[in-house]
Amino acid sequence: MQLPADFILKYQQLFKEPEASQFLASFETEPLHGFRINPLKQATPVQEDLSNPIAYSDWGYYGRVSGKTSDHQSGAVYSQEPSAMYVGEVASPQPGEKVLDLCAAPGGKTTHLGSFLNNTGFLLANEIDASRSQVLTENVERFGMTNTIVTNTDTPTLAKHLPEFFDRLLVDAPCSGEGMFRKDPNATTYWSLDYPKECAMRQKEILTDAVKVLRPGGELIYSTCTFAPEEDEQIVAWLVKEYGFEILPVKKYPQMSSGKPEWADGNPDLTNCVRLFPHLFPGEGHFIAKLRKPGSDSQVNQKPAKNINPAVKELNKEQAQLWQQFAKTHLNTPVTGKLVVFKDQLYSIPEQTPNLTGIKISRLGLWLGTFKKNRFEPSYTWALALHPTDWQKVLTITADEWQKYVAGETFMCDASLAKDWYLLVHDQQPIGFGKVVNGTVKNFFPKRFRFNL
Ligand SMILES: C[S@@+](CC[C@H](N)C(=O)[O-])C[C@H]1O[C@@H](n2cnc3c(N)ncnc32)[C@H](O)[C@@H]1O
Repeated sequence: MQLPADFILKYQQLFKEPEASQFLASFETEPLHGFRINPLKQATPVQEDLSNPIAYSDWGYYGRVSGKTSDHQSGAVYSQEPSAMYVGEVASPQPGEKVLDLCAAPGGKTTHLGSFLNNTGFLLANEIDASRSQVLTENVERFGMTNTIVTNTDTPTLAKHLPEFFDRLLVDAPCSGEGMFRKDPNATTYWSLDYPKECAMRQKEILTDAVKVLRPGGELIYSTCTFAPEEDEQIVAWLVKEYGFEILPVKKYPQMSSGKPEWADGNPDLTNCVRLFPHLFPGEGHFIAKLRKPGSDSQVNQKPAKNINPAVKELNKEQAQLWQQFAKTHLNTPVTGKLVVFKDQLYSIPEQTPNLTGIKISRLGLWLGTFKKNRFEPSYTWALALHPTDWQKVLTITADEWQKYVAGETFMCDASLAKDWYLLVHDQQPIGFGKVVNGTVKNFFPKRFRFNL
């Protein structure tokens, strides 16, 4: 790979030999791939090679997953590079917490945080870029997350509306991406000697507002996929000086390195941070810091909102009746969360959802379905959040039928099956709903996701 000359010079000066040469030589080696399995699903994925587990994650494996398997389509697996996987592990939110993933698309860390929360508490996944927030929404839905709202807004807006609301905040910051060079050599063309400094200014701008949403005593996890000290130790040193944050120790597994005080202001606590360097660690590279906001742990006065937004309503009488009838005749397990309606769409939102007026919402919790004239139609996204035992009528389908399903085709079934909505299950994972009518399964797999094998 053609590394920029200034990049080579910079790291030759930062590292001593022979480490500088080892670090630079690592850019000539192949990138590493990994994936996590999804603990929110009832069954273990069957199409992946689970023989290479990653030591620091209960759900992580080395290897590559295809986007065209039913394990992937059902959300049973999520592709994530091994060093990025350590961010979620460091964050490890506790069940019931209120968590903000501020820079969340495409959702690698959001889905990991969701694995820890196990659909408890409240997770807000935010992304400033509208089209990326759409991808984030799709990944959150595929993963079957019922406790997560996706927003598409800037940090000052969040700070204004949700001061001191969150117990835990992840800022996986936009950065100069030096840890992406192996995966995407084109990324080197954006790099210049000044680029890390420009990124650091943006990171400070984001953090200045981000710290306001964290309650006193709450934890901030700050991470980047770059090696630049300006964006890593120097940002952490700035957080300590400017806001009095305490740098908490992060466990280092073999091949992980400590943060480097000498690359910032010499604060010895910077060794509490973790660095994953590609010449030492099997992964692309990351920097991760865990910090505590000053102040007591006592709960701040933040009650769940009665109304989260003027456009989001309670069910009217007719909708409540339709829903109760549908639930009685289709569900084995009641839906958790608070039921709300936006236009004719029914959602379940986390009980702890605050008032989100003024914040642009991309995904208002779990979309359960649509009220049509005199009936309720379940949504594709709901199916992905269900376990097979939650639904009364389940239809297990073959690999051939799954191929037809993802291609958007109808397929045949036992003609004696009653006309109704069936939860379609393949390899023990729900993959969507089908409507059985006279021995045919009508296809409701969304057009935008369809593919051929
Ligand atoms: C490093 S990526 C995040 C990767 C993501 N956490 C994951 O694991 O899949 C940084 C993201 O931050 C977004 N971003 C940039 N500025 C932002 C801001 N002010 N607020 C929120 N997101 C921002 C970028 O569009 C980008 O999607």
